[in-house]
Amino acid sequence: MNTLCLAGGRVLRPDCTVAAADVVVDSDAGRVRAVGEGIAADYDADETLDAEGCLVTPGLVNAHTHAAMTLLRGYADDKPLDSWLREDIWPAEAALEPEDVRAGTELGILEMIRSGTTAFADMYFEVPEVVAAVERSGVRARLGHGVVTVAKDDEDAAADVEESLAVAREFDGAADDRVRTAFMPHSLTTVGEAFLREATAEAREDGIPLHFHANETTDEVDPIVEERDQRPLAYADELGMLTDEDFVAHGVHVTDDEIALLAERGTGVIHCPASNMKLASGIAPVQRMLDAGVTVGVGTDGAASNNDLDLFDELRDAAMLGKLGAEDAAAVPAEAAVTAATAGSADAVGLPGGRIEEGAAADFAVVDLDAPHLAPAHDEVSHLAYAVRGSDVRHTVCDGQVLMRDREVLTLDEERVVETARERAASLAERAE
Ligand SMILES: CSC[C@H]1O[C@@H](n2cnc3c(O)ncnc32)[C@H](O)[C@@H]1O
Ligand SMILES: [Zn+2]
Repeated sequence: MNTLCLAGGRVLRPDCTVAAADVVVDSDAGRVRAVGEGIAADYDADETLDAEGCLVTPGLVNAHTHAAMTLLRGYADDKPLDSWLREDIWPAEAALEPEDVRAGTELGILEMIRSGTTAFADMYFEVPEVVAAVERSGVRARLGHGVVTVAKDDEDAAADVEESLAVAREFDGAADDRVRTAFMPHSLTTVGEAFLREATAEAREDGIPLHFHANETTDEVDPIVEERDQRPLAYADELGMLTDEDFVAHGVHVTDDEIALLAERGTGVIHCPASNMKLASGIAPVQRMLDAGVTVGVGTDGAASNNDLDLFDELRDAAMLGKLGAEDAAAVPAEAAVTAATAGSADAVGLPGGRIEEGAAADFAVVDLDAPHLAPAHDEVSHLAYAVRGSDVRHTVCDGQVLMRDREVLTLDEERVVETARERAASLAERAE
């Protein structure tokens, strides 16, 4: 058995307390063997990570993104969702080639590893390229092909739906089981009712979960209500799209009845505060969802609407915006934001991780607290929510493997990834003109 030890640090426990402890990992199994003060000496570790002066946290889980959109970072800003997608993003994405998705995804994963994210949920195109990037980089992911049927003829629309189901079947369990999949219709307004109904039934037969954008803007919600005299999530429920395996992105404009429905069905909601602010979509009622018992995770959404993939940034936004939205400084406190970005996200997307305890997945971010903006450290959980930046992460571990050691990413060639992404982004922009 190969043993990895994270020695000399303080550890964030599942109950959000912090204690001095070493973490001993069975790196072959990718599991935590033991957590305890001074236990490193009891194990003859093959590899040790110095965590002195550091806080060992569960690896963060970016529960909703489009990683390859790093290529479109800064491509189009300062517009609301609908015109941003229609006028800028979708025309650019129409020119995407598989190599672009590979390059953009590797850049996204590099950024995530550097900022302590060990798992992500991704909805995009050219999924085999995304799988290959996950395989090479060592992170975990729930992946899917995003379906849009509007403005397509029936044959093309059916092919898009079939691709999403086929990809979900083919790649589940890839990369030593670090890849899980889902059927991913883009949203309730961009995929037609018959397609949603039939494909959801097919997905259920094969035990494939669903992930889709829901209740993001009033422009998306209002037409559904007008056409159907029904709230969007009631419509989704009628189509069988809300189970405890499924998770929706955004949930900004949700009524109390919709929140109760999400809680009853066990469907996760992924809060994307930066994207919601940048596109002026609105403020999700996060504290009300938590109060109702909804599993809430945190996501960056794509880098074109954020504009980074730093989940520490995001969890701070979640805490801040949660207070503003509730007009209550006690709403979305530090513990709630940190839990949402770790255990909440992992549970919502159905990936292991999010907790440091014996037997849990060995996914960690080791945060160096020795920086001026982190002094003094009265309360480490407060720091995680309000003061830590992604660049404070010193080591990143996923599935018992060290992905970044002393700020050097070991699984990706950083220079090559950044250079390739720059080249692909430039040529994509030219092709999209
Ligand atoms: C069909 S693959 C995913 C699709 O989603 C687009 N997208 C990016 N950000 C958002 C968002 O905030 N709401 C809805 N859709 C979004 C992305 O550009 C892809 O086309
Ligand atoms: Zn999205």
